[in-house]
Amino acid sequence: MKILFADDEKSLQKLMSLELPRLGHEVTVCPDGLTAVAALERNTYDCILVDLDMPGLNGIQVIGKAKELSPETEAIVLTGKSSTESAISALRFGAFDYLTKPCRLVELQTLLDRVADKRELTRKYRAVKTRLEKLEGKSNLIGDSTSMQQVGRLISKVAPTNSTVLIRGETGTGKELVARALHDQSHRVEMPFVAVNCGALPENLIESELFGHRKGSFTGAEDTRIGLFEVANGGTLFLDEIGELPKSLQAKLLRVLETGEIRRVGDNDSMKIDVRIVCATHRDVEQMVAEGDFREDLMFRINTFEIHLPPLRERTEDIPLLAEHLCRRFWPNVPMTQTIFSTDAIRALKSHDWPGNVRELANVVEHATILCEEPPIEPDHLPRRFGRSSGDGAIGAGGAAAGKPVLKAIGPLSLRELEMQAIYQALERHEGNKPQAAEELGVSLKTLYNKLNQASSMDKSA
Ligand SMILES: Nc1ncnc2c1ncn2[C@@H]1O[C@H](COP(=O)(O)OP(=O)(O)OP(=O)(O)O)[C@@H](O)[C@H]1O
Repeated sequence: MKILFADDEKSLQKLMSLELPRLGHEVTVCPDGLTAVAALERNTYDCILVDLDMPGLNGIQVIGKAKELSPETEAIVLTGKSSTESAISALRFGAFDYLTKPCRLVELQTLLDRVADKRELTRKYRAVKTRLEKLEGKSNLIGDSTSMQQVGRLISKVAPTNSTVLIRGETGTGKELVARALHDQSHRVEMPFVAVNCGALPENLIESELFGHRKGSFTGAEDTRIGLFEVANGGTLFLDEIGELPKSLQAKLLRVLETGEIRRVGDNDSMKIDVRIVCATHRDVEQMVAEGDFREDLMFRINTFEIHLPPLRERTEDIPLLAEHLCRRFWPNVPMTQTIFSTDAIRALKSHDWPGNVRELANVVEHATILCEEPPIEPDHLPRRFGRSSGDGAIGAGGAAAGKPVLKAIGPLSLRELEMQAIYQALERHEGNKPQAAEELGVSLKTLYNKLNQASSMDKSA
């Protein structure tokens, strides 16, 4: 690290100018506070090491200046008096830690290692955050239709509150995107947004996944682990597919929502947490309550505020904007003025019934960007179920009017297309119930999720 050392003790100045480079750091040594501030004005340091009692400006004033000039610079104070009071006030001023003189070199080394670790973690966190933002894009909900405008209005009303929100809608309608928008528009935006799919977790692990566990609390619990509620502390926890949560967990979730406290598996004490809960489901929760599969008290607790996402077939006017938006994920360099879809291609897209909603559209768009070398995308670039030429009677074929998905195959389909067709048809037959669709398809629920998410993750890796 690049370190600034400021102390009026000559022997220490000499020691540090020798020892800090030996520990692998680059050091600038200053004999007093004023010189230190002058150095801070010229250069940026990773860490400053300052004596509290110096002639001219004292250590706290130097820290204040360092934080003003470069908030990310860490500060360690050296205090000669072993005065906890002055050390505490230094911590209040944003110092990382303090050392009491005379300190041992090994203590200093440990502390500097901690500073370096913190800086590396911050850097990694930034890199991951930037990458995630690039991959996920902003929580940009595309859609100008009346129903999507209403969704946008509801989001901006409820986002700043702490209310639990239930997002309802068919698979692929953008429920997770809405959950992220709620988080992004709330005061929690700088804190974590954690999404968990209640349907994709094995039943015996959900509790520990959500609440964490203590080492040895069950076979396989080799370490103490914090759960997703704790990871999301201060932020938002998105419980996707809440309808799939086993009943035993429903009771526990209800208790957490009512008390604001969680207890790790195997722990006796509970702890307070501050997490905003957003849930989503494609299931008819009222029906599940009537059939005894979902607790009525939990339903009332989570549906304080509901946002309904309309299926894509009911807002076909959003398709051109959405298709273009999704396309630009694959073609980020295409100029904004360029027409991306021909009129015929848009007509073909609009006549489809979209049982897989926006996720299916993303899939189709991806397919088209592979086939099409240069925009605009024509019907020929769409998967075969859209028909290969406009006006041949195959596109749409009354599907939308009949309220049924159009999965008409013209010519041979690729394996992936066939697979997706089978998945969407199964989902349709089971009214979006993924566990039932997975069972019918003979695949695990996890595999079904993976297949459905393939389009999204392909977008992300593009
Ligand atoms: N209005 C929208 N604007 C832009 N992209 C959207 C929109 N709606 C959905 N998407 C995209 O469609 C894909 C599926 O969306 P998302 O995962 O939010 O759906 P979901 O309703 O949560 O699905 P599931 O119920 O299967 O979990 C994502 O890639 C998402 O970015």
